[in-house]
Amino acid sequence: MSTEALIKATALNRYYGKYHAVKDVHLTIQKGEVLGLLGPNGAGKSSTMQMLTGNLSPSSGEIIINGVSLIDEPETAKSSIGYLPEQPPVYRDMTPREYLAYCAALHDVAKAQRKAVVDEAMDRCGLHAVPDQLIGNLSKGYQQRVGIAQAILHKPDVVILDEPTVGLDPIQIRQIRELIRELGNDHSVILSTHILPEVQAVCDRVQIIHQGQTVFADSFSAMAHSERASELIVSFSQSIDKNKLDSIDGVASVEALENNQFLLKGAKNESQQINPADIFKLAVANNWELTELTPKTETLEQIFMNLVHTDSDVHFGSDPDSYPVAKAEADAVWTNYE
Ligand SMILES: Nc1ncnc2c1ncn2[C@@H]1O[C@H](COP(=O)(O)OP(=O)(O)OP(=O)(O)O)[C@@H](O)[C@H]1O
Repeated sequence: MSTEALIKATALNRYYGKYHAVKDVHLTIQKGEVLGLLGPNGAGKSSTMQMLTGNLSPSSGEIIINGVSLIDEPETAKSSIGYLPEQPPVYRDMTPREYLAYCAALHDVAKAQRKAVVDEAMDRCGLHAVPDQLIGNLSKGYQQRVGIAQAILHKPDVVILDEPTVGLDPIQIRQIRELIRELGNDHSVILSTHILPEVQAVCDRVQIIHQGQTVFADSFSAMAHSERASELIVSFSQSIDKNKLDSIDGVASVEALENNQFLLKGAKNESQQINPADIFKLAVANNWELTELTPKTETLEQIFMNLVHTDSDVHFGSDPDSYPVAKAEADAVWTNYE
């Protein structure tokens, strides 16, 4: 099986004047992956996506799409990509059917196939209720669906969606996320967002961008694991000498909790993380009865904050999946939406 990446971007840089907005970003996406590009506003997500889609030229770096250089053969490379920019590129005075037929023509879909292609895209994006209404009269959620339909119309290998749920209400957000998850069955997807639960809900892998740089790129399980190892909770059946815990290799701080329980924080440097075996050894050497040794469970938002060190506008608490909207109610709203 070929493991060649569908997109391989190497050492991407982008300057706006003297401002270095994207700094040495590397990014790959494999077949069948949904990758979340996560970062606060201004992190460089849109600039990165515009470069990946050939809408913005990199100041330096290389982008290979399906084995084709985007710089050398832009037309061929771009044919493998569907793109929904942050502002959906829809014409408000056209209907979804007219607009998508126009997009199909732009994508060089043969005239005889356009109707079938448009019908399929409308069907996949749930536009069957509004095919002949003016786009300008549709809700923002439906307009976003039209934007996504134009991105998948020509059956690209990779669909790139820039902040696809911004400005939508909670029910629309949930529906668009569901649609993106479905797209992941047939396309590789790169999704940019500043909403943490969005990547958790939709993506297999996350790449966190902060101040133009990648600060983390891995699967969620690896992300959780890498940080959990740096904090441990330990408890003893009797009072112990806290200073001895302090002296364990890799321990940056020790916080006394309650009932002889302590929180040990490791140094940020991974090579200096706390080795649980050292705690066992210390307990045995001092004849302390160790009753608990647990990695401290951090939420993904704490992990993100540790990586990005910002009290920025990344949204943590507005996950519509956690809203108490009964499914029947949501379905009713969905049905009656337009
Ligand atoms: N055309 C431009 N000229 C000058 N600066 C720009 C331009 N486009 C973006 N920037 C700056 O580059 C940085 C990265 O912007 P970008 O839009 O890529 O970030 P982002 O992560 O997508 O943020 P947002 O979520 O707000 O769109 C920001 O500081 C932005 O102000």
